[in-house]
Amino acid sequence: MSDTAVQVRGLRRVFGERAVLDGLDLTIARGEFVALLGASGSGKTTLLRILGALDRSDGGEVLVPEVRTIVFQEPRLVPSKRVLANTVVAMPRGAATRETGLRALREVGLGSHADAWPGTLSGGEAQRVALARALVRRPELLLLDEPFAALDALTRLRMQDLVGELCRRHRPAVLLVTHDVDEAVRLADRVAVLRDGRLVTDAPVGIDHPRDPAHPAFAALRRRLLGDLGVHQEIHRDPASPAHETHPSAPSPTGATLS
Ligand SMILES: Nc1ncnc2c1ncn2[C@@H]1O[C@H](COP(=O)(O)OP(=O)(O)OP(=O)(O)O)[C@@H](O)[C@H]1O
Repeated sequence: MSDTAVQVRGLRRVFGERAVLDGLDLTIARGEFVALLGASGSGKTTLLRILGALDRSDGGEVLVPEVRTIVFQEPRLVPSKRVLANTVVAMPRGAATRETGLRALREVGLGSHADAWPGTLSGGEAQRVALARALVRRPELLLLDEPFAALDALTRLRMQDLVGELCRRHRPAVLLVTHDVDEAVRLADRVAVLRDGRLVTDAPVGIDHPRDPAHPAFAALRRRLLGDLGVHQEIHRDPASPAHETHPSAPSPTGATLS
């Protein structure tokens, strides 16, 4: 069996006159967690959608495993199905048992919500159901498109911990699209930056978990990534003096965020 989960070579995607992806190369090993940063409109979601077979390419080569699942920014639950039924909704008939769904719900801390309706869940709970629905199929590739972006700061940190823990346990290959530099460095084995249709950075993180944003290696990688993203101003991170913030876009509570 190959060690490679995803192999992309020379990928092109053109909208109108603009080649949003233009000769992009990306390899993700089995079990590897890659975070993808890039300015708004740089093509991150386009790449993710192509890997998830939700969009086509206009050239190049894309090799992905068969079992791949996606978590979007919004949970996209079926309102007329209870939580348990939502969790197993995409599974093959025979595999969609109550026990399989319950196990996945317990993993995301929602074992007691199996019979609840989606409309009664908080945003964080609904997103955890979406995560359970994605993981229950035991994907070889998990595609995460800004899955924490709509959550409040505390819920976001908890979700990041949960996703990190579950991915380390189940070891799917992961591509996480995010605007949050700290989120990328906290979670990923490698962080890539997309600019002008290609990956201009592919940086291994190499810091033990749990990762402390105050760790010098964390701070150094944050600086490098912000530089690669074209953000050159120093960020003052002292929460007691927000007036010192000089970053052009406000950082998220978990770190520096691009807009
Ligand atoms: N179906 C489409 N038709 C035309 N243009 C599109 C289509 N999908 C995406 N685009 C354009 O491609 C560019 C890249 O979009 P994409 O959503 O991939 O960027 P992104 O990096 O994910 O942005 P953001 O961080 O703001 O979500 C944008 O300019 C977008 O308008």
